[in-house]
Amino acid sequence: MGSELQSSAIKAAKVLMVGAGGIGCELLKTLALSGFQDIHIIDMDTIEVSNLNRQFLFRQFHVGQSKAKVARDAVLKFRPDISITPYHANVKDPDFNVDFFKQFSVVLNGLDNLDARRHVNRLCLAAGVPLVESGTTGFLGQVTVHVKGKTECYECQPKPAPKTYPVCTITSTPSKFVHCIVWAKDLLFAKLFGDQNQDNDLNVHSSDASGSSGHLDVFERKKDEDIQQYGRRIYDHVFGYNIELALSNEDTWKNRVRPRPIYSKDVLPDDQIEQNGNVDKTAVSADLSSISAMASLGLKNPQDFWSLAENSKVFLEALKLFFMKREKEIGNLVFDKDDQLAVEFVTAAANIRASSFGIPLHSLFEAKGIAGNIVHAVATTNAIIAGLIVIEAIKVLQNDVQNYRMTYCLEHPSRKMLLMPVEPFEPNKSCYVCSETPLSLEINTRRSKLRDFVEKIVKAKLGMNLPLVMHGSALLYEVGDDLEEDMVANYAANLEKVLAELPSPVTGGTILTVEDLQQELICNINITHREGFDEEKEPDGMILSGWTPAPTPEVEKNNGASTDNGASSSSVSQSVTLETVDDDDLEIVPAGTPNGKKRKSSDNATNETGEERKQKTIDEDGVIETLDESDSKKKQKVQ
Ligand SMILES: Nc1ncnc2c1ncn2[C@@H]1O[C@H](COP(=O)(O)OP(=O)(O)OP(=O)(O)O)[C@@H](O)[C@H]1O
Ligand SMILES: [Zn+2]
Repeated sequence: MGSELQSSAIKAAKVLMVGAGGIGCELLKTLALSGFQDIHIIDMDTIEVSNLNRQFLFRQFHVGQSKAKVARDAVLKFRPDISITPYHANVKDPDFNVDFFKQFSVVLNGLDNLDARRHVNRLCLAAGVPLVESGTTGFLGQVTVHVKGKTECYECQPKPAPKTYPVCTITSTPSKFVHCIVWAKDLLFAKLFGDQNQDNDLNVHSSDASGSSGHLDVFERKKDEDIQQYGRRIYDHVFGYNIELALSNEDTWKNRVRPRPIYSKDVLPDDQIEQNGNVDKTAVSADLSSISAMASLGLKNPQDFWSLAENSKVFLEALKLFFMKREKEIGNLVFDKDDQLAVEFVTAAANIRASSFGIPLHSLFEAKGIAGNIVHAVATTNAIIAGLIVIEAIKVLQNDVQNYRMTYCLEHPSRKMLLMPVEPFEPNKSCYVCSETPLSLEINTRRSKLRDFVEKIVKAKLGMNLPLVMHGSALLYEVGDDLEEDMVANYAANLEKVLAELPSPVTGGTILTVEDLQQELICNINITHREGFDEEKEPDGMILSGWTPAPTPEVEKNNGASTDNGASSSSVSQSVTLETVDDDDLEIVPAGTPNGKKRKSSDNATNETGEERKQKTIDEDGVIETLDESDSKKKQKVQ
């Protein structure tokens, strides 16, 4: 039990929790039981069945209701005397502005994505409110403290982009099951059921073989085409014809195993067509999630390995069910790991492709994990992390700077410790978020449009939500509800212009200022004109750099980057490992010290210098992997 001072700090505190999921439920309970009396919760989600195994404030009958509200009601049952204010909303909504954040003593994050984390970081910096940030992935997790001017901000270290693969590996030369999953999910599924206006690399590799359909898109279902025939046509096209086409390029296969074209008639002779499921066209299905190819084929166990024939049946059946039962959604579907039929289709398609390329097949359960980027959540890790968040929050409330700790929860930690506390770093002086360091951008100013710059740099890389772009005093782009019509038209026209042809031309040597009014973040970008970019390695056609140190080859090597993830699009993401999850292994490199001395662990930590900063990589769930540049050879494999 803490001192009186501590309990009065707790009682006086007004706390904002962002996220009421796995960590959030634990956190709210622990805050309430620790004596916190004024808690606000933002969560944009409603409760799903899959949350119930670990988000213990929720019950079956809550499914579909707001997480923030149900969490509040559940905790008020055992702590009716405290005040809990729920917001069923996105933390990025403009209502949650700097003034809103200013009312809180501390902000506690229990989020699951980088985008929202970065946004909250910026608002906390702008409002001058301390942030305790957290993340878990399976047995791993961490809690970090971010106090403006005292510790690094959440963005002082670069964050990796989600893992990407070279396009040609996915479209032509898969060598791992994950490549087949990416193909099935991001290309085939997107092509058949998603937005037709989106670029899709399948087009490039799918010129129509038959010639009979003229210039008709080969993936389109022809008018009155029988659904069975359509399914088989798609099957033969992607697993048969496209593979034959790829095989005709001899050079590709000089040093690779040649794939085998697969045609549906070879796997499923015609007489099996009728056995391929039995869809009752007239049945009214109230619940879309119950539409399942597995169910109609009598396949029960998601952990079973299906044969090529079974995968082929699931493929055809799932495709048929989409067209017969979910036709309205076709054209708008985005792969979702909680969409049973989508997972079945993607599993089957990935397995057929894997079979063609001699890659071992996987069960639906495994495929779903890979497709949804799922590491199964561990409730205990969430509970440990929530406890640590509260411990750090209490220190923050007491301004106990000396004792702030970043704490890492490791599965098989070195020296038999479960938790590894380390002293927080000082702010990175060249962080564009918490300092005023300008960034640099190499871009073809005569080819790239303002739209490319806004989408790929300002929104995607800098994470701005409501951006404004200025060249000197000339406003080139702005968003907002209160703009005059002619301004909106002007900005829309600017978006389509190449940089060098804007009303205030942007060329090599220009300094652009970008600002987010909601995040109160402003930064300058020095523009350098560059003619050519490598399409494979620099697909964005622009390279942003500035606040991250360039990677040393040794760091890259020792970070355990898999060899196939080099397709990052900027020096920012190239300077960190994209992700080190290689199928199922996760390599963790614990903090070491120069000369073998233990450094950042809290018991004998010394002050951090700029050169000694650790390289860290952080995945979407916020789990940080650490690596000392100076001692990158110590590593530990965590299974
Ligand atoms: N921008 C945001 N605004 C508000 N809440 C958010 C935002 N982004 C994420 N969240 C919330 O953060 C929580 C994260 O919880 P968690 O990691 O347990 O994910 P989950 O969606 O509940 O579970 P899972 O992804 O494992 O199915 C979710 O409840 C989600 O709604
Ligand atoms: Zn920073």
